[in-house]
Amino acid sequence: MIVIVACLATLPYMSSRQANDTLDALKTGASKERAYNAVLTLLKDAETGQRGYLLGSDESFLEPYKAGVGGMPAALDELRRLAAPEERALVEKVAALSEAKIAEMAETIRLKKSGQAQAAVDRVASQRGKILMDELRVLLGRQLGALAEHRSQLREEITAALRYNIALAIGASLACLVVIGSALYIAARSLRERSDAARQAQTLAASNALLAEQAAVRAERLSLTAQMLQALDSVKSPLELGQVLPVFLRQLLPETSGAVYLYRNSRDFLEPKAQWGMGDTDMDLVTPDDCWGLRLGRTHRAANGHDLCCAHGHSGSAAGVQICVPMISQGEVIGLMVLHAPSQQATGVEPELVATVAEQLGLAVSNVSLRESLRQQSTVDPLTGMYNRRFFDESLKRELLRARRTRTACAVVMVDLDHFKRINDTYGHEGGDLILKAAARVLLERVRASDIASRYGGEEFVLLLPDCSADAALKCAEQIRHALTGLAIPYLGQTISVTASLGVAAWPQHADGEQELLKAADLALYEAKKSGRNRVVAAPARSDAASA
Ligand SMILES: Nc1nc2c(ncn2[C@@H]2O[C@H](COP(=O)(O)OP(=O)(O)OP(=O)(O)O)[C@@H](O)[C@H]2O)c(=O)[nH]1
Repeated sequence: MIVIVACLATLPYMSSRQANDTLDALKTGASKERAYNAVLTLLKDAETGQRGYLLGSDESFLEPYKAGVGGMPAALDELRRLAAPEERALVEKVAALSEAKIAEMAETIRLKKSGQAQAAVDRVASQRGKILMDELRVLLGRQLGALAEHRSQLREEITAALRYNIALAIGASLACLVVIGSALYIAARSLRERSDAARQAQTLAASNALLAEQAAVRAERLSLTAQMLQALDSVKSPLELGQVLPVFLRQLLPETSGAVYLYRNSRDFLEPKAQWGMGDTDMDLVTPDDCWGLRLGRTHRAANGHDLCCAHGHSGSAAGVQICVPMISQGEVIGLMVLHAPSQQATGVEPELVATVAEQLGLAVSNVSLRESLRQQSTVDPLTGMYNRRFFDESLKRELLRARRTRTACAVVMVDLDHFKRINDTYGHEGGDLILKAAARVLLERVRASDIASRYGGEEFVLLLPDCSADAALKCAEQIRHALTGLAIPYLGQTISVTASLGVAAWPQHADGEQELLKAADLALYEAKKSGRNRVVAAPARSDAASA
């Protein structure tokens, strides 16, 4: 583009240089004309002075002659200086003729001055001077004519060149304007495109940053959800939910407080199982009718004081929002998640997030309940609600290890209802079951929370009493025997009563390992049966007894 503009700008300059050359030629031509005219004029002046002197004899008439002759050398030099090489011969001819003319005039003046006036007149009359002058006139006239013609040609040329130059200058200027305009347009468009591209890049960078931020938040939430689900997988009972859930829900739903409620088995109430962000506030039970979320069967959001608010109340600020999300598992509503937040825009109440958390919680909580019921089935005797034999055996191993480690005593009490076959035979299996359940209640009531009371099989029970000496176990067994004896179970208009025989053995007095301990208690029980039933018998001391 710059090259094009430079070329266009050069065109008028080149053209004007041509015009200048023509102008110079014109000037030189004019100088030559002046020089030829000067030679002619000087000769004419000299001739006029010569004639005046010859006619009048007054020396003052010679002034023009002298001036003409005196100016000639300079005029001829000027002609020589201006002459082009091809003109030099002509100039020398003019100079020779001029000098001959001047010499002729000088001769006539000399003759006159020397008193030979007639000779001078005769010499003039001979027309030698006139011939020279005529020749000079013809020569100079021809040259001046040629110069005039050349001058007129040059004038035409220079006029045409000037017109061309003006047109060229205008054209080049217009072309330059077009080129520069185009360049400016292209530059402006490119600048606009670049600034548009920069703006787009900026917008793209901003939206990328936002997406990255959102992705990081999502990843963080996913990781927290995964950690929560992993922790919930290890939760053993619904009770533990209260410890695990707040830890994660506080982070997952950061600007909220809330609680998780689960249906009781009776499904008449929902009990609070976990809460976060509420301090130590005691949570009330919720009835299904109290909650619009449960009644509508979907998430219910209510701006406090404006929308349809639930009767189970809220603990958020007056300007806040309460969200009730039913927790569903396998098509059944198993609980309720209630959230409180300062506003609808608070972090942690995004509908998608709340729905996901409630959905995951529903599944996890239902898994916890399932595991709890499986665990119960595998560890609890369904008739009496006592631990079963397997759970007892595992507990015995664990407690004996602990007793050895802490060097504390550990006792086992075998309980066998007396003549139970007879009870069954008399009152039927149902009557027998009633007695089994009543006996179980007695046992459960008489032992500490840390003790394990289990149904060992049939009408036989076994108690594991950690940190309990043989004497203390004997006392406990005696109280149990007494309480069992006092049982009077009404059944079909009759009253069923029962007695029991109990065998007591303790570590380390009576046995070393768990099997020996059980065997010792069993033998003591056998001894109790053998010696008349309804009594407590302690195992005999080990022959190799070690002290605890
Ligand atoms: N109703 C009922 N009876 C059971 C259950 N398990 C075992 N029994 C009965 O308990 C009785 C146990 O009888 P036995 O082992 O002969 O002992 P006992 O009749 O109690 O006699 P002693 O132990 O010697 O005093 C059997 O009749 C069993 O059928 C149960 O779950 N329910």
